[in-house]
Amino acid sequence: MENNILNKVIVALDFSDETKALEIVEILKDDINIFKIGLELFISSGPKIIEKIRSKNKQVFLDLKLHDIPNTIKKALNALMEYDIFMTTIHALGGRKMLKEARDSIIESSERKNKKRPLLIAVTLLTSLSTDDLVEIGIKEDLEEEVLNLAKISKEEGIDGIVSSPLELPYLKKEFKNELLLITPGIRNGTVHIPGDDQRRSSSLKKAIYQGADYVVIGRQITLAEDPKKALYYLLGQE
Ligand SMILES: O=C(O)c1cc(=O)[nH]c(=O)n1[C@@H]1O[C@H](COP(=O)(O)O)[C@@H](O)[C@H]1O
Repeated sequence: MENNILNKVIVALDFSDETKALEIVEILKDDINIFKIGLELFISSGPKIIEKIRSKNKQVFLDLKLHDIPNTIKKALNALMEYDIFMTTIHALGGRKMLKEARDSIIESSERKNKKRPLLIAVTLLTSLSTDDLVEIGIKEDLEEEVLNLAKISKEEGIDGIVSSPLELPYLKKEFKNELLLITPGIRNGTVHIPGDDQRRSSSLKKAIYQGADYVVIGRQITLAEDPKKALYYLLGQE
């Protein structure tokens, strides 16, 4: 059971110091298979960090959350196919045409380069946004409706999966069954103090798994802990 859950855990290496990031990979390498490189680490270390993590026989989720006009996204994803990554992200709010270009670009380049393509994942509404934040930026739709709508457009355009908060899992699972991979960050248990915590729509690891997450992304609850392995196993044991 524990192993089944561990296979679904992605650890976010949100550091500007690559030594620190690689230290976490080393500590957790027997437990975790996928590590996430986000904007902070990618901008600080550059693409070479991908191979450094892959050389430890680990898979990379390159989370750049691309959001731009369709042509720019197409070219960026074509360039991204140079890297050997397991999964990458774009924003669903970029709209249908952008999602389509993203998907077409990644498939075309993988065929042209005869190379396995990464899973293409669309972020719906960031887990740091509360209902009030969403209303302020003009998303007046019911949050549930909005996430479902973004997920539906993503699926129609052939996107492999979506990122949402764990709170949205029950209705996403009901609607999409196994047709979309469901990925949820925003995992919290309150044991590690996170200064100025910015997550607003969160839940525990087990709850997210029971409610149908295919993958969960966990960062600071583990990476800021004095003993990251202990923190991971604590999360695994908690309801
Ligand atoms: O795409 C993501 O991974 C993502 C989407 C989202 O809506 N919210 C979110 O927190 N994330 C990422 O998930 C990780 C969460 O980190 P912690 O809040 O430290 O657990 C960060 O690396 C975020 O960039």
